Amino acid sequence: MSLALVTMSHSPLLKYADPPAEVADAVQDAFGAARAFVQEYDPTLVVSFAPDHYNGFFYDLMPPFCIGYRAEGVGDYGTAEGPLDVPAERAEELAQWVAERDIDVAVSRRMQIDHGAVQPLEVLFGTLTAVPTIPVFVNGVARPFVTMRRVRRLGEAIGGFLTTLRNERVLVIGSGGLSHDPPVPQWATADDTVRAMLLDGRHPTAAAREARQRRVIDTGRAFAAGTASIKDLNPEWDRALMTTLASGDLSPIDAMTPERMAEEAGNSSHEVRTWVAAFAALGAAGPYNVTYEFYRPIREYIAGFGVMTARTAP
Ligand SMILES: O=C(O)/C=C/c1cccc(O)c1O
Ligand SMILES: [Fe+2]
Repeated sequence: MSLALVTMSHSPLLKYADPPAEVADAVQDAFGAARAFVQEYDPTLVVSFAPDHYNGFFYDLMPPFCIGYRAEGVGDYGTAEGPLDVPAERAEELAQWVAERDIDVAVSRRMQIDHGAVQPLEVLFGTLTAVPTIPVFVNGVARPFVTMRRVRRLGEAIGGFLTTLRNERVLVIGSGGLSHDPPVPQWATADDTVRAMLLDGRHPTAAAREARQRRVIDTGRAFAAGTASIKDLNPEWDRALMTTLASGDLSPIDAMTPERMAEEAGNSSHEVRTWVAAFAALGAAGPYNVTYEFYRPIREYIAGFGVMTARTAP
């Protein structure tokens, strides 16, 4: 049983920033390469590992992982709103399988997903319903963070389940990262108003959403101009991680700690957990080959921007 993988950075600023044309074109070319890979593979099922940015998951109940039995996009940053086509019975079987492998996952029959999960689906398929999709939330912004070993083991467990689906062509997606430090609020440094949003900010008013997004858009502009106070991108860190993921031996990733990740690659570098889970899932089907790699540090998008595609080796 073979599997295929696409991992990609996301950025809500894709539609709101104006990098040099050569940079924007290079990103669109990378998306085109990933799209061509997916079209050729023609998946019948997608498992999408993605973080959330306090649009669907809040501190009133923040799990490290959650499998969605139903899900809908919230429409932040102009991304698609509305339901995914989630094969609920498959998702339930997956959650049971993972639980039996000693990984504790939350489940949701009403998952709300934001640009982190929606953007790759839009880039690869154009819509949220083109291919049945099981969304898997992997916390990448809200402390505390489980160990990277745990993330790898989640991916391995999910990949083990996927290898049993003889009649499916499964694509796993990992969305997020790489090094980046956008102004996503944190509990420790938030004031009371922001803490109220972090606690339970579901269904914000249009004005509240606009204010949040404006802050990120303005930070992206300042970052590109060299005047923002956020942590810089770290291309060496990004490239080293991509090399490890491509190697097929993910064990060095177990040693990564949240503290060092934040220090070296910014507070949202924890989103690379989705890439680790996706590669671990792919590896559960046996050795794999990376078929495409793209990387650029892009300040206008506040992202060490990477795209990788890979497939189980023939
Ligand atoms: O506004 C947010 O919540 C997130 C912004 C952001 C910016 C750049 C890269 C990312 O991965 C983000 O989630
Ligand atoms: Fe993000």
